[in-house]
Amino acid sequence: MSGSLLAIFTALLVTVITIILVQIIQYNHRYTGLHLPPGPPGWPIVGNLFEVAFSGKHFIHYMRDLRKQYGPILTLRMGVKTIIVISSPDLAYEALIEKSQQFASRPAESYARRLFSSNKFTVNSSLYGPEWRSLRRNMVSGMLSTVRIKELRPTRSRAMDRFIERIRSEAAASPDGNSVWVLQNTRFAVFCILLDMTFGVLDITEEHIVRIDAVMKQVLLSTGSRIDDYLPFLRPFFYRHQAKVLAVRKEQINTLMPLINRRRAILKDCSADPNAAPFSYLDSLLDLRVDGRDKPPTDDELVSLCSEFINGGTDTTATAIEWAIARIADDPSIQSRLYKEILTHVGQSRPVDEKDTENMPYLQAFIKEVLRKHPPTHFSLTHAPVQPVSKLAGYDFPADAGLEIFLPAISEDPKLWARPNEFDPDRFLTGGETADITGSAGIRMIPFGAGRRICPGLSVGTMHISLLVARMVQSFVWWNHPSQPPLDFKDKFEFTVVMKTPLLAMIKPRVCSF
Ligand code: HEM
Repeated sequence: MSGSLLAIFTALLVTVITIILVQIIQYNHRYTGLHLPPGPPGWPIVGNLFEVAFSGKHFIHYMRDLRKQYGPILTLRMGVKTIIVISSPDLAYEALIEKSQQFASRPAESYARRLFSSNKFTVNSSLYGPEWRSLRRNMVSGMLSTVRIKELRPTRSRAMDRFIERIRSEAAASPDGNSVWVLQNTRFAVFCILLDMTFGVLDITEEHIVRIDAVMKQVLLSTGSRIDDYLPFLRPFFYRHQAKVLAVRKEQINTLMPLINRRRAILKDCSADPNAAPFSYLDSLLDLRVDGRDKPPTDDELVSLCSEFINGGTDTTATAIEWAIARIADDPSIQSRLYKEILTHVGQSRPVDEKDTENMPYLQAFIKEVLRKHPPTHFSLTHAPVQPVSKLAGYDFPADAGLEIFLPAISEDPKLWARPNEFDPDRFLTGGETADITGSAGIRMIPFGAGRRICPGLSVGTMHISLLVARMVQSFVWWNHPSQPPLDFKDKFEFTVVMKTPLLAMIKPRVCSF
C-alpha cells in the first residue's frame, strides 16, 4: 500500500518537474535557440523571468545593465507575459505623446488586482474607453480640479498643524530627545489628508486612522506581482495566498463601508444646507453615471474607487518627502537657502500656506530636482495597446504585450542633463535647464507619467510635497542622526522606491510665534 502511494507521489513529482523544465526551456530560448512562438520580426528579446529571478540583482540594476547592453527598447519574456520596456525620452515621447491614444490601455490583470479593482472599475486599471473616460473625468473635476483643491485648504492646514505637533512630540519622546522617523510620519500626514478628501471630515480618531492605514497597506501588498502571475500552472500551489487575498478584501470592505455609510448619513442630514459638509470624493461617486451603465457604482465598487484615491497618493507623495528631507539634512546649504526663502516670503509669525509655496522659486527648483533624482516609482503603470496592430520604434507591437516605461533612465540621461548624477536644484535656476514635468512639450523627466494616462494627482501631489517640506523646514532645523552618517542614498523597492535605510533624522524646533 505504502509502495503504491510512493509510486503515485513519485509520478506526480516527475510530472511537476517536467512541466517546470519545459517552461524554463521554453522561456530561456535565448540560450537554447529552441523554436518559440513567432514574435514580431527583428524584435530584440533579451531577458526572461528566470534571469530576473536568479540574477541576484535588484530589478532596477538588472534593468540598467540590460539597457547598457541592448539599448533603450527591449523585451522581457516573463513566463506567459511579454513586457516591452522603453527607457529613452524619444521612445517615451513616441509612445505616450505622439501615439498616446494607441498605448492608452491597461493589460489583463492578476486575480488579486481584478478583485481589488472590482473587475477593473477604477481609473488606473480600466481599459481605455468610455468607462475609463467617465471615471477619470469624475476624479479630476470632482476632486482634483483647482477649485476643489482650494476648497480643501482649511482641511490641509489642520492636517499640517497636527503633523508638525506629531513630529515635535515624537522627537521629545525619543531616547535622545531629538530624533524622528521621517517616512512613517509623512506617510501618516498624507494619508490623513487623503482620507479627509475621500470621505469628508469624519473626525476619526488617530487610533482608528492607524487601523485603516494598516488595512490599506495590506491591500497594496496583496496586489504585488507573484510568480504564478507569470507561470499560471503554478497557481494551485498558491491556493493559500488566494484565500488570504479574499480575507484582505473582506477586511477592506468591512473597514471602509462604515465610513461610506457615515458620509451618506451626514449628506442626508445636510441635504437642506449643502455647505454644512465640505465636498468629498465619495460624494462625486455616489450617484455617478458612468458611460455605458445605467446604475451608480455598487458598494463594492465604491470601496475600490475610494481606496484607489487614497493609495494612489499616499506612498508616492510620502516617499518624495523622505528623499527631500534626506537631501535637506545632508546638505546645510540647501536647508539654509530654503529657510531664507521662507523667512523672506512668510517669516515666522504665521505658518507657510500652499499659496506661498508657489512664489518660492528655490523650493520649486528643489522639489523638481527631488522628483528628477528620486522618482517615487521607477516604472509608470503598465500600458497596453488599444488596437491589435500598433507600431513602436518601427516594430510591430505584440497585441498582448505590456509596455513599461523605465523612468530613471530618462531623468538621468547624460544626453539631456548636465552632471545627471549630481543633486543640484540650481540646474533649474542659474543652470538654465528646464523640464515640463507633464512631458507634453518634450520628455526630460516624467515622474507622473505622460499623455492620456498621466497621473491625475500631479498638481495635488506636488502641492502636498511643497507644503509639507516648507512647513517642516519652517518649524525645525534638520540634521543627520549620528547613527546614519554619511547618509546612504541607495534605494529599495517597496511599492514605491524608498530609501534603503529608512531616514532617522535629528530635529530642533525653530522659534515661531504661531
Ligand atoms: C508624488 C506623487 C505622485 C506620483 C509620483 C505619482 C505617479 C504616478 C504615475 C507614474 C502614474 C502612472 C502614469 C501612467 O500610467 O503613465 C500615476 C497614475 C495615477 N495616479 Fe499618481 N502619482 C502621485 C500622486 C497621486 C495622487 C495624489 C493621486 C490621487 C489622489 C494619484 C492618482 C493616480 C491615478 C488614479 C492614476 C491612474 C491614471 C490613469 O490610469 O488614467 N496619484 N501616478
